[in-house]
Amino acid sequence: TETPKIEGIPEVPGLPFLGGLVALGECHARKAKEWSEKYGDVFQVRLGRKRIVFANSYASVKDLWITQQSSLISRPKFHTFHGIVSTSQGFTIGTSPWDASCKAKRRAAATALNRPAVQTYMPVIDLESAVSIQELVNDSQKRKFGINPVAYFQRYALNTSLTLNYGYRIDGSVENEVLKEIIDVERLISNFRSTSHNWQDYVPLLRYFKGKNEKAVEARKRRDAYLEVLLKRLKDDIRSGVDKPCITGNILKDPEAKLNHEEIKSICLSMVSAGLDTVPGNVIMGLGYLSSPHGQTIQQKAFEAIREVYPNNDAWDMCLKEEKVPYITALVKEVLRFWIVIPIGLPRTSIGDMTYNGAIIPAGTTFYMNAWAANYDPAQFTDPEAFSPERYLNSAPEGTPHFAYGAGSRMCAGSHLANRELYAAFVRLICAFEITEADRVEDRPILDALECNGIPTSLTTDPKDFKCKFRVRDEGLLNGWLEKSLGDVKM
Ligand code: HEM
Repeated sequence: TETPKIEGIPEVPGLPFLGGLVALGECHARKAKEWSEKYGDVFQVRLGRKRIVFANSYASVKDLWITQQSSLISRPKFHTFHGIVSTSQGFTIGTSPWDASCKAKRRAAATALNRPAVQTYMPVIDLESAVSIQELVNDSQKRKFGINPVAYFQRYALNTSLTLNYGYRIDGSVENEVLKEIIDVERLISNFRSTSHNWQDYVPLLRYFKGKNEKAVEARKRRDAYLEVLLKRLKDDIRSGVDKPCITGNILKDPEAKLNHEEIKSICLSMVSAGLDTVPGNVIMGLGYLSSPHGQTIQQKAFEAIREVYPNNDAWDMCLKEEKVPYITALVKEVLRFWIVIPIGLPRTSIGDMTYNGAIIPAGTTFYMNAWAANYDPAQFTDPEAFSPERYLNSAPEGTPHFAYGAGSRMCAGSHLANRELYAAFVRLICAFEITEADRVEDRPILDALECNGIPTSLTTDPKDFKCKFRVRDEGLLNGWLEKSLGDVKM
């Protein structure tokens, strides 16, 4: 292996050559959890030539990712993603090893995504949530068996990211071709980034078999096409003085920003891709849960909680200005915990020696966070299998509420934005609709964070298709809200 066995950390036995790759199977989070029951919360496993330390409980993740965060600050490189998919646009921030360039990129992203900056982006969230809700209203009349919510919220997340980053949104319905192309390609690439989908990442010999590489090269070409169009368009607009304010525009125009072209492309790529597989997964599966029988009780409580704070029907507007309905904040946290959309977080590499249970883990070790197992750890969460926003209300424990955004030094840079997108989406959806389950049993969602995933080996959850029904609560009120938010955007 690239790194020798670590003394004092239990090791999962593996096959010669492949190590634990075969046993890891399709559902990595579940298998790792099973291993942890036998070998302990933190174990090491050899995958091909790579040695991985896996953390599987809330306490061990907290210890390694938070308490020892200054050592756990880098990211490993993988053959398929770094060597093939990323050769043209550079690595995303989330896949860049820690160095001066990564630091500069992360700093730029953090500035563009901090709390005060995010507050100025709320008009975008206003428009995009209204567009999706209007289209749900229109389509509900045509689709009496219910609606598959996926496309509406992929567009919500993608258009929000595009407008923030380039000052540009994709007009038109969820059937739009450009929209579909970006979503399809980013999804394809997300699959190349999984923990063990690509055995050639772990077993170099397999790189001689070309099949998968060709797919990766094709994904790269398709991604280059739209990323270059988007950036060129912004640059042309800046040149002719007609650009709209946006994150990349600010960076391009800032003489102080010491970022080169590669770094700017990498930031753009991070912005476009990071929110695209994550925010929709949470909204969609959140809706799936709300449509279920127990979800009816939760919707009722949420609706009453909203009415209590905003008795004058102005929650639609106020959800953009402030976050004052604790039940919805709790609902968002529970959606993030329960529907963990990156079950095995983005991998990390240590830059200094670390310790666990007295063992010394040498610098340069790769770590995987089993965020799914940590989010369902009964030592931290009472009745973890239950979907319960109430757990985050009065007696919520201090500290990190869940590990959906990772933790520590390389935690998600977009968490404020994502939280605002989720909060606004749920307030508005619950104000607009009663969400109920599809009539046909086979159309209903699978209410399990791992089983709901159509591609179990993917980095991010790709929800299996399901339908639910949206019944408008009050047409007059909703039309008034929508008219104001949509402005002159035609639907
Ligand atoms: C619900 C939505 C989201 C979830 C669940 C999510 C989750 C994550 C996770 C698990 C990581 C890895 C953290 C770690 O290693 O500890 C991450 C990194 C990152 N996320 Fe998010 N994310 C979301 C939305 C966003 C959005 C909307 C943006 C920006 C527009 C964003 C930007 C980033 C960036 C730039 C990183 C890389 C940070 C680094 O490596 O230093 N994320 N995210």
